[in-house]
Amino acid sequence: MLGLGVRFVVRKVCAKNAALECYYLKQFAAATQCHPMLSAHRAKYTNASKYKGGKLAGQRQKAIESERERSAPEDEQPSDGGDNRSELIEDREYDSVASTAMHVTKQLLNVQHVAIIQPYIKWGPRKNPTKPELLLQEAEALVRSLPRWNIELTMKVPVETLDKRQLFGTGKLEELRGIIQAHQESGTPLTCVFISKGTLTYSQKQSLEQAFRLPVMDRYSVVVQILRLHAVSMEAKLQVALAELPYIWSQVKDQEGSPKGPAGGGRIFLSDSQRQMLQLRERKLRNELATIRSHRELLRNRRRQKNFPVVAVVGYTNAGKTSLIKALTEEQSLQPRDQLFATLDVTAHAGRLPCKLEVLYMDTVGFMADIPTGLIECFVATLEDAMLADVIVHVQDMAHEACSEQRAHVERTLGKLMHSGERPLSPERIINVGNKIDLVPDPSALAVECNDYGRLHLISSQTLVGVHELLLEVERRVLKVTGRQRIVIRVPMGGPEMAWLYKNAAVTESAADPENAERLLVSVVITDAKLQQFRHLFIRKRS
Ligand SMILES: Nc1nc2c(ncn2[C@@H]2O[C@H](COP(=O)(O)OP(=O)(O)OP(=O)(O)O)[C@@H](O)[C@H]2O)c(=O)[nH]1
Ligand SMILES: [Mg+2]
Repeated sequence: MLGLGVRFVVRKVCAKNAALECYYLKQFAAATQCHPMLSAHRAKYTNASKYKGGKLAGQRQKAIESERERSAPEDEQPSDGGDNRSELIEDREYDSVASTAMHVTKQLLNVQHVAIIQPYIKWGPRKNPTKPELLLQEAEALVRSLPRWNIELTMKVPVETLDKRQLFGTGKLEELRGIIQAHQESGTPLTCVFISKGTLTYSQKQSLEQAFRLPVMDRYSVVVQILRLHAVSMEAKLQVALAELPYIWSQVKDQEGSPKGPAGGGRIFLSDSQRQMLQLRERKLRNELATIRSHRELLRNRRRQKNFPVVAVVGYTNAGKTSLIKALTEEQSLQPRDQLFATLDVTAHAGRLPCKLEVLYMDTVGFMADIPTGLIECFVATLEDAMLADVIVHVQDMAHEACSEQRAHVERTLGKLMHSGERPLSPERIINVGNKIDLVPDPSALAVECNDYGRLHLISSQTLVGVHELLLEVERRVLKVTGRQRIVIRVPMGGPEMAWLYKNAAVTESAADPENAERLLVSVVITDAKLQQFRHLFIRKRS
């Protein structure tokens, strides 16, 4: 600390009679890079329990613990509970309607043998910008996210448009039927066909099911199945339940508009009481979610009062958001999984910046293109917290072929979310991170790209390459955005000042003052407001 003091500290007398002297650190970024403590292993800073603070360790630890008590994990989670909520999740009458309309099932671990058909528009203005191979890869990744679903057959099928009443022309449908039938006779019998299109209309689905003699699912229903599997908290479960309703209603509407009328075989027939049940269910789900969200709002306010800087980690699904938070915080309980939509709850994880300032990292739900708005809308609310964060880390999977399309999709969605939110998306709040560089054959060939939101920080959350540098960048941005500064304050030994600083600022370092044996030199990270308060409480009193 003192080494740092010699080179970078600009001494500034804070009061006329200067019983206390404040040393403001200039050129913070330079200091951060040069400080010997900061160049030590990152682990030291991200796990408070490992810190041993010398003389004042006890005092410091006490302050941290009292802060921890106030920020216990349950504080961050909306309280689950209530029989009403469980009844909404376990509703047999609803389940039978949902399984007819979507072929989703409560038996999430049932084995399925799936044929994936990826339709794509080959020509014309509506041609899909993403290559059909990549679309198919994403469809395969969706199926692989369900533990006992096996891919038996995959096909890419060019179509003129995705909106025709019959998705495939008669000849093509006949050809596909032949392939599926041949497979049924020779290979492992298929149990369902996944058409990788956002939503199939009722009549598209109907004609495909008749041709293939198998249940047909679209992206919406496969994603619902994944979300059901990964929803852990009550909030996420209720959100998934709400996300299912627009799909069921759209199928019912399509069915009513269908020229054959509602009498055909395999139709979703909704009795009046079932319709009422769906309407009532929607109202109840919205009410319960509103209650949970108002609780979340309360927690958010409490967090603001506590003055923890918040860093939200966002990005395309499977980009490595959870892995990055694990690398930054060393929180072992975090479980990254090679599955799409593995994280469905916005959760907060405490970490420490190199300057010892405690921050909260928010893990968020991943983004995905070609997911119907109705499905993702419900989850957008969970991103509210993330959008209010001080700093937003956008994680990108550099090893993914469609990396730039994924980045563009996330940036577009973020832009929209920010537009409707309380806080503008200024470039200084965004840090772009290129993850998984250990999987890139020649990482040095990756140009350090710049876009509207600045430089791309290349890292691997797995091998930890670049993670320490990223942590320094997070620190720089957090201090800038939240108006914090690093200063050194001289305080009397054993006085109330020290305890106050531990409680109200992040104490980085403390050591005996070589010029005065009765005083300590304390390095802190502090907000302007808290510094004023400190002056008011201690300096004026003494002068
Ligand atoms: N090789 C390698 N694999 C990584 C890296 N980062 C993450 N992964 C793997 O990528 C997969 C997805 O990681 P997660 O951290 O769960 O990704 P996520 O963005 O949180 O995913 P969702 O929550 O599903 O949106 C896991 O299998 C991780 O082990 C990395 O830097 N290198
Ligand atoms: Mg995750």
